[in-house]
Amino acid sequence: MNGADARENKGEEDVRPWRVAGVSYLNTRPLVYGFRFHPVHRQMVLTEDYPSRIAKQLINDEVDVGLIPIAIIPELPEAYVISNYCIGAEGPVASVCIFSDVPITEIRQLYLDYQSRSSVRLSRLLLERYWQLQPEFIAAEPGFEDQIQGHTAAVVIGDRALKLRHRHAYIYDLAEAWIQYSGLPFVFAAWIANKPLPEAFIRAFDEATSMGLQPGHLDAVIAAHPFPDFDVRTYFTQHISYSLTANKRKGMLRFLQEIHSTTPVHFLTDTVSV
Ligand SMILES: C=C(O[C@@H]1C=C(C(=O)O)C=C[C@H]1O)C(=O)O
Repeated sequence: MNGADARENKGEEDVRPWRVAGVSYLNTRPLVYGFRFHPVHRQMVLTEDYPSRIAKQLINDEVDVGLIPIAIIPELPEAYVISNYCIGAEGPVASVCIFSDVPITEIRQLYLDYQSRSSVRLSRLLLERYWQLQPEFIAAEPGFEDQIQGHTAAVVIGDRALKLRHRHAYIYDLAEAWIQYSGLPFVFAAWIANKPLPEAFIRAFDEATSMGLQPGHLDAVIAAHPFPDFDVRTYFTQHISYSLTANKRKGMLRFLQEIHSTTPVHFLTDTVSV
């Protein structure tokens, strides 16, 4: 690089590799697909884990941005949403459910998935305000899915939930219940940073997260991720709803109000204080 280039670059935005955390579930494949092709990958390092872990990483500033459960927004001083794509639902989501052998009114104990933050908060809220029931909530540990029997049920999310769908007599879909309760879609996770990031990076990041959702690319994502327990195309196109539309923002803000969040949320175009 010659002297003139160095001077020019000095005035440019920070291009250090940003630490990005994705969710290690099937539903995230379309959102991370573009990182392989888009030049933004040179400005970032991607790691993947389950949602409650990446939530902790963002709170502890071990990552700069992640596909973060929105229920942890109250634990951040500020939240910066840097993509118009999210993990949301406008109807039954299929992969966030209460699995039970008895009707919901007969559940006495409910295991809450240790991998989740949004869905466990949502299930507590809906049991109290929508179903008006008071089961005992139990913080689950790995392997808890095997404890579902009799009056003991469980909230399970992600790929493990898709695999459980034929094993229990009753399935209560939490996105569907939220929509019944609020009249609004639900957002489980969004790409949230804990600090302001350079505008050029955000623009590129938003573009990259949209790539896997384009029809030709979506076919490639589906072909690359066979999943015997559930039809992947149906899951990506009819259950998960990826676009962070105005109505999803409404649903997100309604949920944040219900959990008493006071954290300002900066969207790509404006800032909202709940
Ligand atoms: C719809 C889902 O959304 C997930 C649910 C989350 C949560 O409950 O905290 C977080 C991230 C999302 O990936 C799912 O994984 O099944």
